[in-house]
Amino acid sequence: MPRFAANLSLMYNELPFLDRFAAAARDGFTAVEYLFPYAFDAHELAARLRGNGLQQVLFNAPPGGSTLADMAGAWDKGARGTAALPGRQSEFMAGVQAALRYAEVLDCPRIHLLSGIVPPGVERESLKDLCVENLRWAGAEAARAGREVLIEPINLRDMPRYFLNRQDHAHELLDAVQMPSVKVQMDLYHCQIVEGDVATKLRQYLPTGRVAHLQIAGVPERHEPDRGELNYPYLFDLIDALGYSGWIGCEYRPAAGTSQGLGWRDRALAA
Ligand SMILES: O=C(O)C(=O)CO
Repeated sequence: MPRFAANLSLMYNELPFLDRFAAAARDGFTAVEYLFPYAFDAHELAARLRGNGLQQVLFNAPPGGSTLADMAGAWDKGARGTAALPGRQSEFMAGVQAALRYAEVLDCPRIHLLSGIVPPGVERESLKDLCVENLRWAGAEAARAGREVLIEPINLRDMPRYFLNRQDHAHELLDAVQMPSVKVQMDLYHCQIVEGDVATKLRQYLPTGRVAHLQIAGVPERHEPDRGELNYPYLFDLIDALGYSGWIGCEYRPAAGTSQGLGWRDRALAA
């Protein structure tokens, strides 16, 4: 049976952020993920989780910035991570440390590390060694704190020139890093846009034990999973058959109201 986590950055956008916890719980979710906690006090967020019987299963390290205020505002200014970016290592480290402090208070087991936009004139290949070095450092910090850090292939239509786009590239990085605390976040929406053949990719990568989190959305509009070109009921059966027991983050933009669009989930849980 799939375990679905509400993504509070994309879902429940009709409500102020702090009210989305209660809305997700009312709709029957027991777990949440969201992009960034840094604009809020960690204890306030922990109280929202506790008060609504929710667990936090994922959030992102800051996409950039050296102070908490900069980290909180960096995404809206276009920052998309620093794990693979030259000259940004101290910012990367400060971000991982801030994320681990939030993870402690939120009791969150995993953190997504965004790798960044390849600078103009730079070849993607030339950034791999730096990314591996940064992931090894972050993996050691995460392991000390009892957490995992994840990398996620993201499609170039949504994030032009983003460093990491393909599942095989993510697994090549993990081959080089060789640390159990560094894993992959596999978003089937991005995977379909970049690579297709999603069922084959699930069969290839879920048995490796390196995929620590899945995410879903309809393709191409990133609406509910029952809209668009992917056959999610088939994929949910396959994910179950492959023995995946982790969370599936619902990282989609509801087409017409979050609660009204949850029929796909209710059908999946009843199947
Ligand atoms: O855009 C996405 O899919 C993300 O998860 C960004 O963190």
